[in-house]
Amino acid sequence: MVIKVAAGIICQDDAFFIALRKKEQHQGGLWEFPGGKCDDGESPDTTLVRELKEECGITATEYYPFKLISHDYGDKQVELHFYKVIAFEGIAEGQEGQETRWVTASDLHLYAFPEANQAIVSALLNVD
Ligand SMILES: Nc1nc2c([nH]c(=O)n2[C@@H]2O[C@H](COP(=O)(O)OP(=O)(O)OP(=O)(O)O)[C@@H](O)[C@H]2O)c(=O)[nH]1
Ligand SMILES: [Mg+2]
Repeated sequence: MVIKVAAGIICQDDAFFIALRKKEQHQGGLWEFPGGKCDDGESPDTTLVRELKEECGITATEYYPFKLISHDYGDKQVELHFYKVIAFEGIAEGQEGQETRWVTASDLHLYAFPEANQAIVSALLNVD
């Protein structure tokens, strides 16, 4: 079964907001763009807004689909709907005790991301 996920590339000034996945999570110990699984029948847009509120405490107000990535981790197959979030209300802060950072595109390579994110990291380096 393919797990549908929505994740937000939250942009502010020249930086992106990333969070460290907890050890016990799938792909734990790696950095991520905050987000999570779509509930049954939930659209990725709705999931995005809900998850960013739950995990980062912000209300996304302007966002658009950036890339759709399907990836097979062997233990899990995911369909990742990555969005760029270009406006939001509130201050982005980890709501679940997770470590977070604002990182510029050129510094993203210093952080280890899940395999499915490599195409995103490359794209962010080539796009302003
Ligand atoms: N949020 C997020 N998930 C990602 C990214 N890249 C990636 O492969 N994933 C995978 O997508 C899946 C969804 O993630 P999640 O663990 O955030 O889901 P969730 O917030 O609903 O978590 P929960 O199951 O603890 O309630 C995981 O299998 C995770 O490994 C990413 O950049 N952000
Ligand atoms: Mg999550």
